[in-house]
Amino acid sequence: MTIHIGAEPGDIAETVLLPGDPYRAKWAAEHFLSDVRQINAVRGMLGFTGLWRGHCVTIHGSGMGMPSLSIYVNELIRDFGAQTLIRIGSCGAMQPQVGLRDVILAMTATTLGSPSSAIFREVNFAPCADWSLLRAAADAAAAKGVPTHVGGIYSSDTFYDERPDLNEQMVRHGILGVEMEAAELYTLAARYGRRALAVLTVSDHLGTGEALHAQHRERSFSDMVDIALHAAFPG
Ligand SMILES: O=P(O)(O)O[C@H]1O[C@H](CO)[C@@H](O)[C@H]1O
Ligand SMILES: O=c1cc[nH]c(=O)[nH]1
Repeated sequence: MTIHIGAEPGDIAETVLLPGDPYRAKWAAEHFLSDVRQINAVRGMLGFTGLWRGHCVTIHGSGMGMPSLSIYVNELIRDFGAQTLIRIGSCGAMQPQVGLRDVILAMTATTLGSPSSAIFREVNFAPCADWSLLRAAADAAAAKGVPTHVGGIYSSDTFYDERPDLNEQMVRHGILGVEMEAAELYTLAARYGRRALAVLTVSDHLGTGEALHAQHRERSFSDMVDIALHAAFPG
């Protein structure tokens, strides 16, 4: 049991899926896992452990933003031994070829600053995905026929952005989408020698202003969870 995760040793699997939304964790656990048990509810941050095709998997909320994710991922790695961490999140599309409900596999995650920035001092560290997970996720997405884009994303600290010029530079440099956690996830995985990937579903488009209604998201979120599970356990 840690400060933020009320689980016992052994309650958490080596493979952890991390949605920002704790209720997405509940939904994904109920739809994809068998023999599910809730292993955390501290501060309402829900976590569940169960089986997917015989493999033990934990699905745990990370909260919104890198400071929140940093707390859970530090504890999952350092106290519970998580080895493979896959974010399953929503994002805003930044390129015209990326459509609503498309999946983005984040090869890199650019950020202005993360909870880890201070330790890098003047270095602009480049957080990147684990290659084995990225390749397996791309294979799984292709096999399912899900429209998928692989490339760089932007991990922002703000949802309500007062600096539109930043987004303009991201768009100009080919960044596929914006979310709020992957850069810190990738950095922590690198620090502790773990595997990490962000599999994202496009919930809105910054260029067109389109947005999915919450009730319409389930099917596309299913694809994202399925791809993440196949990436963790290929073959
Ligand atoms: O849908 P989730 O996984 O929460 O991800 C995105 O949604 C939240 C903002 O609404 C941020 O956490 C952002 O990264
Ligand atoms: O962080 C996020 C998530 C979804 N859509 C956005 O525009 N930003």
